Amino acid sequence: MLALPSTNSLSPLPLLSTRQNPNPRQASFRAQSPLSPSRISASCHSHLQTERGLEFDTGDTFFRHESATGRDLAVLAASLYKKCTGRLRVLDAMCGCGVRSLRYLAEADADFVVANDANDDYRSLIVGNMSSVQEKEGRWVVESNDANRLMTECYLRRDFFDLIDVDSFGSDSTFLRSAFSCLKLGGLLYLTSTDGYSSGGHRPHHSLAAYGAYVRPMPYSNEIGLRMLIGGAVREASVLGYHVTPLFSYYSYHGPVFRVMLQVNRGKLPDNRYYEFISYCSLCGDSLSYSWDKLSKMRCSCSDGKGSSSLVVSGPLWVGPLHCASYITDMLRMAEQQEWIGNGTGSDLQKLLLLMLDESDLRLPVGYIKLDEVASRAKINSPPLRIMMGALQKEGYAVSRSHIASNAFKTNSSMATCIRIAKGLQQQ
Ligand SMILES: C[S@@+](CC[C@H](N)C(=O)[O-])C[C@H]1O[C@@H](n2cnc3c(N)ncnc32)[C@H](O)[C@@H]1O
Repeated sequence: MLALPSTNSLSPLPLLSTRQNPNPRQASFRAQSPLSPSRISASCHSHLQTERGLEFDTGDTFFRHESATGRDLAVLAASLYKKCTGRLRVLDAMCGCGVRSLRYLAEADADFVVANDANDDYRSLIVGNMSSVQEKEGRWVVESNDANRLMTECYLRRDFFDLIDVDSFGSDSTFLRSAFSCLKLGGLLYLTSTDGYSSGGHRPHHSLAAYGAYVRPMPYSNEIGLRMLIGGAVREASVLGYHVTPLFSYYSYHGPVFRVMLQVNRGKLPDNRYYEFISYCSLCGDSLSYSWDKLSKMRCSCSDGKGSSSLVVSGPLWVGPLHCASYITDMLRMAEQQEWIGNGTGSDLQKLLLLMLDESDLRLPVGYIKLDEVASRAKINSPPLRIMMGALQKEGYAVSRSHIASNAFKTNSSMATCIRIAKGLQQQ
């Protein structure tokens, strides 16, 4: 079940301490977004789309049909939140054509939605799309503002939200501080990043600046991308005296796109072990996580204490669970209630949620192992994934597929064990 926000859940997450004067003149706004309004072209063509039975026009806005799954997941999480708390005020900070706003209103039964996009030319298109939900008239408003400015202004007039959706191009990091400032305690923050270069370890100084993590190339870099996104939010939240809990994390190769739904609460991170460094040993293929105080002792056991030159290290990153198992279970139930799954066809959404549930096994460590890596280290052909996983399970190891890579699995066994098992399967 969704962890119900505490009794003071209606209290806001203050950006400034009470002793500070929230003077608008002191508030600093980001001068230019990566796509400032002046650089975005006007919307003038009609492109009708349908998603989950809702019709809307995407005009010339940036719209990806492939992001429908990310929107489904967000609507399910929002519906659950509404069911548990009885309220749902949403700020769709970068709404494009407004499809998410529309869906939060129509499918998650939001009480109120602010649909914002910096491009003023999209306004009439968004209004047209939102107007299709007749009975919800008066429960939404369209804004054409820079997201940081809007969220800071909301904070200043004490206008707080249960869910803030930040669907930015590139990195989300410049919007985090202002998003936290106008989110209710216990509220949800849905973050998106398309920063594949950083998660791939191709620009560690950029990832350090944007997410506070020095990220290097690792075999499971797409999972690192999710952990980097959560880690960045952990860091920013802790500056303000809050912590985040991932409810689900979703990687999609269309983009690629990294999405995380975080629940934000007051206080320190309950478990410091979840914000650490990750090492990958190119010699033996094993990964480990290290706390800050163990950094000087970092070395892989395979190197016989000869040093750490075979280690690639990234961090600090979120090394805790990517999903909350009970939340995913409730999302599955909610999807059944919405009749999106459960008609016996085994929809992609159902498969994804079930995979996420498997990945939530707390025994599973960071990262995934690609079958190709096992095969190349063992100098054999790749064994079938299902057989390999079954063999690991038989030996008592935790194992699951990864929703991120179809030819990979997550396990708490060592690479050496995987190689031994794969070789054994080859001989059968
Ligand atoms: C990835 S698209 C949003 C897509 C939309 N959420 C969807 O699901 O279809 C990003 C949007 O952010 C808008 N944008 C870019 N910078 C912005 C800013 N600083 N403030 C508000 N909107 C911004 C762009 O105009 C663009 O429509």
